[in-house]
Amino acid sequence: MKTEIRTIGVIGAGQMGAGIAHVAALAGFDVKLYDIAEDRVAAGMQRIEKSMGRQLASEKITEADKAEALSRISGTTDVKDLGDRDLVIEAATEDEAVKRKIYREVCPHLKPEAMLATNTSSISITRLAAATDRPERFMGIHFMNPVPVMKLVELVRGIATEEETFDAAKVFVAALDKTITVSEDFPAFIVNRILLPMINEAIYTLYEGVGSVTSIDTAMKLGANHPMGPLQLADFIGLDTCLSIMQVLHDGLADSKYRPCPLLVKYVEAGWLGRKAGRGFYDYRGEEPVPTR
Ligand SMILES: CC(=O)CC(=O)SCCNC(=O)CCNC(=O)[C@H](O)C(C)(C)COP(=O)(O)OP(=O)(O)OC[C@H]1O[C@@H](n2cnc3c(N)ncnc32)[C@H](O)[C@@H]1OP(=O)(O)O
Ligand SMILES: NC(=O)C1=CN([C@@H]2O[C@H](COP(=O)(O)OP(=O)(O)OC[C@H]3O[C@@H](n4cnc5c(N)ncnc54)[C@H](OP(=O)(O)O)[C@@H]3O)[C@@H](O)[C@H]2O)C=CC1
Repeated sequence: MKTEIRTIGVIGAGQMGAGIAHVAALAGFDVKLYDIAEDRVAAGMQRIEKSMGRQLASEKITEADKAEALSRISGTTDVKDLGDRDLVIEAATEDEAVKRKIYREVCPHLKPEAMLATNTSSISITRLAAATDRPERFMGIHFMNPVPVMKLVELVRGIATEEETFDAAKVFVAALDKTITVSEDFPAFIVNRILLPMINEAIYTLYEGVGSVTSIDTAMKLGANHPMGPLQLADFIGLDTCLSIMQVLHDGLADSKYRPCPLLVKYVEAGWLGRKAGRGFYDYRGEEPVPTR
Protein backbone atom coordinates (compact mmCIF):
# COMPACT_ATOMS: atom_id res chain seq x y z
CA MET A 1 0.00 0.00 0.00
CA LYS A 2 1.86 3.12 -1.24
CA THR A 3 1.82 5.93 1.31
CA GLU A 4 1.86 9.52 0.09
CA ILE A 5 2.36 11.76 3.15
CA ARG A 6 0.60 15.12 2.96
CA THR A 7 -1.04 15.49 6.37
CA ILE A 8 0.65 15.01 9.75
CA GLY A 9 -0.61 14.35 13.25
CA VAL A 10 1.66 14.88 16.26
CA ILE A 11 0.81 13.31 19.62
CA GLY A 12 2.33 15.13 22.59
CA ALA A 13 2.73 18.92 22.55
CA GLY A 14 5.89 18.98 24.63
CA GLN A 15 9.27 20.24 23.47
CA MET A 16 9.70 17.53 20.84
CA GLY A 17 6.10 17.36 19.62
CA ALA A 18 6.00 21.13 19.25
CA GLY A 19 9.33 21.06 17.41
CA ILE A 20 8.13 18.37 14.98
CA ALA A 21 4.91 20.30 14.31
CA HIS A 22 7.01 23.44 13.74
CA VAL A 23 9.31 21.96 11.09
CA ALA A 24 6.54 20.01 9.34
CA ALA A 25 4.33 23.11 9.04
CA LEU A 26 7.24 25.21 7.74
CA ALA A 27 7.87 22.49 5.13
CA GLY A 28 4.28 22.85 3.91
CA PHE A 29 2.53 19.95 5.65
CA ASP A 30 -0.88 20.33 7.29
CA VAL A 31 -0.38 19.52 10.99
CA LYS A 32 -2.70 18.59 13.85
CA LEU A 33 -1.05 18.81 17.29
CA TYR A 34 -2.76 16.59 19.87
CA ASP A 35 -2.31 16.43 23.61
CA ILE A 36 -4.52 15.26 26.44
CA ALA A 37 -5.21 18.68 27.93
CA GLU A 38 -6.12 22.05 26.39
CA ASP A 39 -3.42 23.84 28.39
CA ARG A 40 -0.77 21.44 27.02
CA VAL A 41 -1.88 22.05 23.46
CA ALA A 42 -1.91 25.80 24.07
CA ALA A 43 1.58 25.64 25.61
CA GLY A 44 2.80 23.71 22.58
CA MET A 45 1.35 26.26 20.18
CA GLN A 46 2.99 29.08 22.14
CA ARG A 47 6.32 27.25 22.04
CA ILE A 48 6.04 26.98 18.25
CA GLU A 49 5.17 30.67 17.91
CA LYS A 50 8.21 31.61 20.05
CA SER A 51 10.53 29.28 18.19
CA MET A 52 9.44 30.61 14.79
CA GLY A 53 9.96 34.09 16.24
CA ARG A 54 13.63 33.19 16.80
CA GLN A 55 13.97 32.12 13.20
CA LEU A 56 12.23 35.30 12.03
CA ALA A 57 14.56 37.43 14.17
CA SER A 58 17.58 35.80 12.56
CA GLU A 59 16.00 36.11 9.10
CA LYS A 60 15.93 32.34 8.62
CA ILE A 61 12.22 32.73 7.70
CA THR A 62 10.01 35.63 6.61
CA GLU A 63 6.87 36.96 8.27
CA ALA A 64 4.89 35.32 5.44
CA ASP A 65 6.62 31.95 6.03
CA LYS A 66 5.75 32.18 9.72
CA ALA A 67 2.13 33.20 9.15
CA GLU A 68 1.57 30.48 6.52
CA ALA A 69 3.21 27.81 8.69
CA LEU A 70 1.19 28.76 11.76
CA SER A 71 -1.99 28.63 9.67
CA ARG A 72 -1.17 25.00 8.81
CA ILE A 73 -1.10 23.92 12.47
CA SER A 74 -4.24 23.21 14.47
CA GLY A 75 -4.42 21.95 18.05
CA THR A 76 -6.78 19.31 19.39
CA THR A 77 -7.50 17.19 22.46
CA ASP A 78 -9.83 14.91 20.51
CA VAL A 79 -7.99 11.83 19.25
CA LYS A 80 -10.68 11.34 16.55
CA ASP A 81 -9.29 14.44 14.81
CA LEU A 82 -6.25 12.35 13.85
CA GLY A 83 -8.51 10.14 11.70
CA ASP A 84 -7.69 11.95 8.42
CA ARG A 85 -3.89 11.99 8.90
CA ASP A 86 -1.47 10.26 6.51
CA LEU A 87 1.27 10.06 9.17
CA VAL A 88 0.91 10.34 12.94
CA ILE A 89 4.08 10.84 14.99
CA GLU A 90 3.86 10.06 18.70
CA ALA A 91 6.11 12.28 20.83
CA ALA A 92 4.69 11.69 24.30
CA THR A 93 6.57 11.00 27.50
CA GLU A 94 9.39 8.40 27.32
CA ASP A 95 7.37 5.79 29.14
CA GLU A 96 6.48 2.56 27.37
CA ALA A 97 3.15 2.16 29.17
CA VAL A 98 2.12 5.70 28.17
CA LYS A 99 3.06 5.04 24.54
CA ARG A 100 1.26 1.69 24.38
CA LYS A 101 -1.88 3.24 25.89
CA ILE A 102 -1.76 6.03 23.29
CA TYR A 103 -1.56 3.51 20.43
CA ARG A 104 -4.53 1.55 21.80
CA GLU A 105 -6.55 4.80 21.93
CA VAL A 106 -5.42 6.20 18.57
CA CYS A 107 -5.24 3.23 16.19
CA PRO A 108 -9.02 2.58 15.94
CA HIS A 109 -9.44 6.13 14.59
CA LEU A 110 -6.65 6.09 11.99
CA LYS A 111 -7.15 5.49 8.26
CA PRO A 112 -6.25 1.88 7.36
CA GLU A 113 -3.35 3.13 5.21
CA ALA A 114 -2.07 5.72 7.73
CA MET A 115 1.48 5.41 9.02
CA LEU A 116 2.20 5.62 12.75
CA ALA A 117 5.66 6.60 14.00
CA THR A 118 7.28 7.24 17.35
CA ASN A 119 9.86 9.83 18.36
CA THR A 120 11.07 7.57 21.16
CA SER A 121 14.66 8.08 22.26
CA SER A 122 15.32 4.49 23.16
CA ILE A 123 12.40 2.06 23.39
CA SER A 124 12.17 -1.04 21.16
CA ILE A 125 10.35 -0.20 17.92
CA THR A 126 9.48 -3.86 17.44
CA ARG A 127 7.86 -4.04 20.89
CA LEU A 128 5.98 -0.75 20.47
CA ALA A 129 4.80 -1.85 17.00
CA ALA A 130 3.27 -4.96 18.54
CA ALA A 131 1.00 -2.66 20.60
CA THR A 132 -0.48 -1.20 17.39
CA ASP A 133 -2.84 -2.59 14.73
CA ARG A 134 -0.27 -1.74 12.00
CA PRO A 135 3.27 -3.01 12.80
CA GLU A 136 4.10 -2.99 9.06
CA ARG A 137 3.33 0.75 8.89
CA PHE A 138 5.04 1.62 12.20
CA MET A 139 8.61 2.86 12.72
CA GLY A 140 10.88 5.15 14.68
CA ILE A 141 11.32 8.66 13.26
CA HIS A 142 13.62 10.09 15.92
CA PHE A 143 14.15 13.87 15.80
CA MET A 144 16.87 15.63 17.83
CA ASN A 145 16.41 18.52 20.27
CA PRO A 146 15.89 21.37 19.38
CA VAL A 147 14.08 20.10 16.29
CA PRO A 148 14.20 23.34 14.24
CA VAL A 149 17.99 23.47 14.60
CA MET A 150 19.27 19.88 14.64
CA LYS A 151 19.86 18.42 11.15
CA LEU A 152 19.64 14.75 12.13
CA VAL A 153 16.69 12.38 12.12
CA GLU A 154 17.38 8.79 13.17
CA LEU A 155 15.22 6.20 11.34
CA VAL A 156 14.60 2.87 13.06
CA ARG A 157 12.63 -0.01 11.56
CA GLY A 158 10.93 -2.66 13.65
CA ILE A 159 11.14 -6.29 12.58
CA ALA A 160 7.74 -5.93 10.84
CA THR A 161 8.24 -2.50 9.22
CA GLU A 162 7.58 -2.72 5.45
CA GLU A 163 9.89 -1.21 2.81
CA GLU A 164 7.26 1.28 1.56
CA THR A 165 6.88 2.59 5.11
CA PHE A 166 10.62 3.15 5.30
CA ASP A 167 10.63 4.76 1.84
CA ALA A 168 7.76 7.09 2.75
CA ALA A 169 9.55 8.12 5.96
CA LYS A 170 12.73 8.93 4.01
CA VAL A 171 10.75 11.12 1.58
CA PHE A 172 9.04 12.89 4.49
CA VAL A 173 12.30 13.58 6.35
CA ALA A 174 13.98 14.81 3.16
CA ALA A 175 11.07 17.25 2.67
CA LEU A 176 11.96 18.69 6.11
CA ASP A 177 15.52 19.31 4.87
CA LYS A 178 16.87 16.94 7.52
CA THR A 179 19.60 14.31 7.15
CA ILE A 180 18.85 10.74 8.14
CA THR A 181 20.93 8.11 9.81
CA VAL A 182 19.58 4.56 9.99
CA SER A 183 19.83 2.55 13.21
CA GLU A 184 18.94 -1.06 13.82
CA ASP A 185 16.30 -1.65 16.49
CA PHE A 186 18.41 -2.07 19.62
CA PRO A 187 18.18 -0.16 22.93
CA ALA A 188 18.64 3.62 22.50
CA PHE A 189 19.61 3.15 18.84
CA ILE A 190 22.80 5.08 17.87
CA VAL A 191 22.69 8.68 19.19
CA ASN A 192 21.53 7.88 22.71
CA ARG A 193 23.54 4.65 22.98
CA ILE A 194 26.59 6.90 22.78
CA LEU A 195 25.38 10.23 24.19
CA LEU A 196 23.46 9.19 27.31
CA PRO A 197 26.25 7.08 28.87
CA MET A 198 28.43 10.19 28.45
CA ILE A 199 25.81 12.32 30.22
CA ASN A 200 25.39 9.63 32.91
CA GLU A 201 29.18 9.58 33.41
CA ALA A 202 29.13 13.37 33.84
CA ILE A 203 26.52 12.96 36.56
CA TYR A 204 28.70 10.28 38.23
CA THR A 205 31.62 12.76 38.01
CA LEU A 206 29.48 15.23 39.97
CA TYR A 207 28.10 12.55 42.35
CA GLU A 208 31.62 11.33 43.26
CA GLY A 209 32.85 14.89 43.83
CA VAL A 210 35.40 14.83 41.01
CA GLY A 211 34.07 18.16 39.79
CA SER A 212 31.35 20.75 40.35
CA VAL A 213 28.47 21.45 37.95
CA THR A 214 30.39 24.44 36.60
CA SER A 215 33.77 22.71 36.31
CA ILE A 216 32.26 19.66 34.54
CA ASP A 217 30.31 21.69 31.98
CA THR A 218 33.22 24.10 31.42
CA ALA A 219 35.56 21.14 30.96
CA MET A 220 33.49 19.61 28.16
CA LYS A 221 32.50 22.88 26.46
CA LEU A 222 36.10 24.17 26.28
CA GLY A 223 37.91 20.83 26.41
CA ALA A 224 35.83 18.90 23.90
CA ASN A 225 34.13 21.80 22.06
CA HIS A 226 30.65 20.64 23.02
CA PRO A 227 28.06 23.41 22.41
CA MET A 228 26.51 22.65 25.80
CA GLY A 229 28.07 21.03 28.85
CA PRO A 230 26.72 17.52 29.59
CA LEU A 231 24.81 18.65 32.70
CA GLN A 232 23.35 21.64 30.86
CA LEU A 233 22.39 19.25 28.04
CA ALA A 234 20.79 16.82 30.50
CA ASP A 235 18.63 19.67 31.82
CA PHE A 236 17.79 20.61 28.22
CA ILE A 237 16.73 17.07 27.29
CA GLY A 238 14.85 16.55 30.56
CA LEU A 239 16.23 14.50 33.48
CA ASP A 240 13.18 12.19 33.39
CA THR A 241 13.93 11.41 29.74
CA CYS A 242 17.63 10.91 30.52
CA LEU A 243 16.77 8.48 33.32
CA SER A 244 14.29 6.58 31.13
CA ILE A 245 16.94 6.15 28.43
CA MET A 246 19.53 4.88 30.93
CA GLN A 247 16.98 2.42 32.33
CA VAL A 248 16.21 1.15 28.81
CA LEU A 249 19.95 0.68 28.16
CA HIS A 250 20.53 -1.01 31.52
CA ASP A 251 17.52 -3.35 31.16
CA GLY A 252 17.95 -3.97 27.43
CA LEU A 253 21.69 -4.63 27.38
CA ALA A 254 21.99 -6.12 30.87
CA ASP A 255 25.34 -4.43 31.47
CA SER A 256 26.03 -2.65 34.77
CA LYS A 257 27.93 0.08 32.95
CA TYR A 258 24.52 1.51 32.02
CA ARG A 259 23.25 1.72 35.61
CA PRO A 260 21.73 5.19 36.08
CA CYS A 261 23.67 7.41 38.51
CA PRO A 262 21.86 7.56 41.91
CA LEU A 263 22.10 11.37 41.75
CA LEU A 264 20.09 11.38 38.50
CA VAL A 265 17.46 9.22 40.19
CA LYS A 266 17.34 11.62 43.13
CA TYR A 267 16.84 14.69 40.95
CA VAL A 268 13.98 12.99 39.07
CA GLU A 269 12.40 11.85 42.36
CA ALA A 270 12.57 15.47 43.55
CA GLY A 271 10.80 16.62 40.36
CA TRP A 272 13.88 18.58 39.38
CA LEU A 273 13.51 17.59 35.72
CA GLY A 274 15.66 20.32 34.21
CA ARG A 275 14.63 23.31 32.10
CA LYS A 276 11.03 22.14 31.68
CA ALA A 277 10.57 22.06 35.47
CA GLY A 278 12.53 25.26 36.11
CA ARG A 279 15.23 23.38 38.00
CA GLY A 280 17.64 20.50 37.44
CA PHE A 281 21.42 20.70 37.69
CA TYR A 282 20.81 24.41 37.24
CA ASP A 283 18.08 26.65 38.65
CA TYR A 284 16.45 28.50 35.73
CA ARG A 285 14.06 30.63 37.74
CA GLY A 286 16.33 33.71 37.95
CA GLU A 287 18.05 35.92 35.36
CA GLU A 288 20.88 33.45 34.76
CA PRO A 289 20.98 29.67 35.31
CA VAL A 290 22.60 28.90 38.71
CA PRO A 291 24.08 25.47 39.62
CA THR A 292 21.91 23.68 42.21
CA ARG A 293 24.88 22.03 43.93
C1 LIG B 1 17.52 12.79 23.82
C2 LIG B 1 17.29 12.30 22.47
O1 LIG B 1 16.50 11.39 22.25
C3 LIG B 1 18.12 12.85 21.32
C4 LIG B 1 18.61 14.24 21.47
O2 LIG B 1 17.98 15.18 21.05
S1 LIG B 1 20.09 14.45 22.28
C5 LIG B 1 20.31 16.17 22.29
C6 LIG B 1 20.83 16.65 20.96
N1 LIG B 1 20.97 18.10 21.03
C7 LIG B 1 22.12 18.68 21.39
O3 LIG B 1 23.14 18.03 21.64
C8 LIG B 1 22.06 20.18 21.48
C9 LIG B 1 23.39 20.75 21.90
N2 LIG B 1 23.28 22.23 21.94
C10 LIG B 1 23.37 22.98 20.80
O4 LIG B 1 23.53 22.50 19.69
C11 LIG B 1 23.27 24.48 20.99
O5 LIG B 1 23.51 24.79 22.34
C12 LIG B 1 21.88 25.04 20.60
C13 LIG B 1 21.66 24.89 19.07
C14 LIG B 1 20.76 24.35 21.35
C15 LIG B 1 21.84 26.50 20.95
O6 LIG B 1 22.91 27.09 20.21
P1 LIG B 1 23.69 28.29 20.89
O7 LIG B 1 24.68 28.75 19.90
O8 LIG B 1 24.15 27.90 22.22
O9 LIG B 1 22.60 29.36 21.14
P2 LIG B 1 21.97 30.37 20.12
O10 LIG B 1 23.01 31.06 19.32
O11 LIG B 1 21.03 31.14 20.95
O12 LIG B 1 21.10 29.45 19.13
C16 LIG B 1 21.61 29.06 17.91
C17 LIG B 1 20.40 28.84 17.08
O13 LIG B 1 19.57 27.85 17.68
C18 LIG B 1 18.28 28.39 17.95
N3 LIG B 1 17.83 27.81 19.21
C19 LIG B 1 18.51 27.83 20.35
N4 LIG B 1 17.80 27.18 21.29
C20 LIG B 1 16.64 26.79 20.69
C21 LIG B 1 15.49 26.10 21.12
N5 LIG B 1 15.40 25.66 22.37
N6 LIG B 1 14.50 25.88 20.25
C22 LIG B 1 14.59 26.31 18.99
N7 LIG B 1 15.64 26.97 18.49
C23 LIG B 1 16.66 27.20 19.35
C24 LIG B 1 18.48 29.88 18.07
O14 LIG B 1 17.27 30.52 17.75
C25 LIG B 1 19.53 30.09 17.01
O15 LIG B 1 18.85 30.02 15.78
P3 LIG B 1 19.14 31.13 14.70
O16 LIG B 1 20.48 30.74 14.13
O17 LIG B 1 18.00 31.00 13.76
O18 LIG B 1 19.18 32.42 15.48
N1 LIG C 1 13.78 15.81 25.20
C1 LIG C 1 14.62 15.50 24.23
O1 LIG C 1 15.73 16.06 24.10
C2 LIG C 1 14.22 14.46 23.26
C3 LIG C 1 13.15 13.61 23.52
N2 LIG C 1 12.79 12.65 22.59
C4 LIG C 1 11.65 11.77 22.84
O2 LIG C 1 10.46 12.47 22.46
C5 LIG C 1 9.39 12.11 23.32
C6 LIG C 1 8.85 13.36 23.99
O3 LIG C 1 9.91 13.93 24.72
P1 LIG C 1 9.76 15.43 25.26
O4 LIG C 1 9.05 16.27 24.26
O5 LIG C 1 11.09 15.86 25.75
O6 LIG C 1 8.79 15.18 26.51
P2 LIG C 1 7.95 16.28 27.28
O7 LIG C 1 7.81 15.78 28.66
O8 LIG C 1 8.49 17.64 27.01
O9 LIG C 1 6.54 16.22 26.52
C7 LIG C 1 5.78 15.03 26.53
C8 LIG C 1 4.38 15.49 26.20
O10 LIG C 1 3.55 14.34 26.06
C9 LIG C 1 2.37 14.60 26.79
N3 LIG C 1 1.64 13.37 27.12
C10 LIG C 1 1.78 12.59 28.20
N4 LIG C 1 0.89 11.57 28.14
C11 LIG C 1 0.20 11.73 26.97
C12 LIG C 1 -0.86 11.03 26.34
N5 LIG C 1 -1.37 9.94 26.89
N6 LIG C 1 -1.34 11.49 25.16
C13 LIG C 1 -0.82 12.62 24.60
N7 LIG C 1 0.18 13.34 25.16
C14 LIG C 1 0.68 12.89 26.32
C15 LIG C 1 2.87 15.32 28.01
O11 LIG C 1 1.78 15.91 28.71
P3 LIG C 1 1.97 16.03 30.30
O12 LIG C 1 3.10 17.00 30.52
O13 LIG C 1 0.64 16.53 30.77
O14 LIG C 1 2.31 14.64 30.81
C16 LIG C 1 3.79 16.32 27.36
O15 LIG C 1 3.07 17.42 26.85
C17 LIG C 1 9.95 11.07 24.28
O16 LIG C 1 9.70 9.79 23.77
C18 LIG C 1 11.44 11.39 24.28
O17 LIG C 1 12.24 10.28 24.62
C19 LIG C 1 13.47 12.49 21.39
C20 LIG C 1 14.52 13.32 21.10
C21 LIG C 1 14.98 14.34 22.02
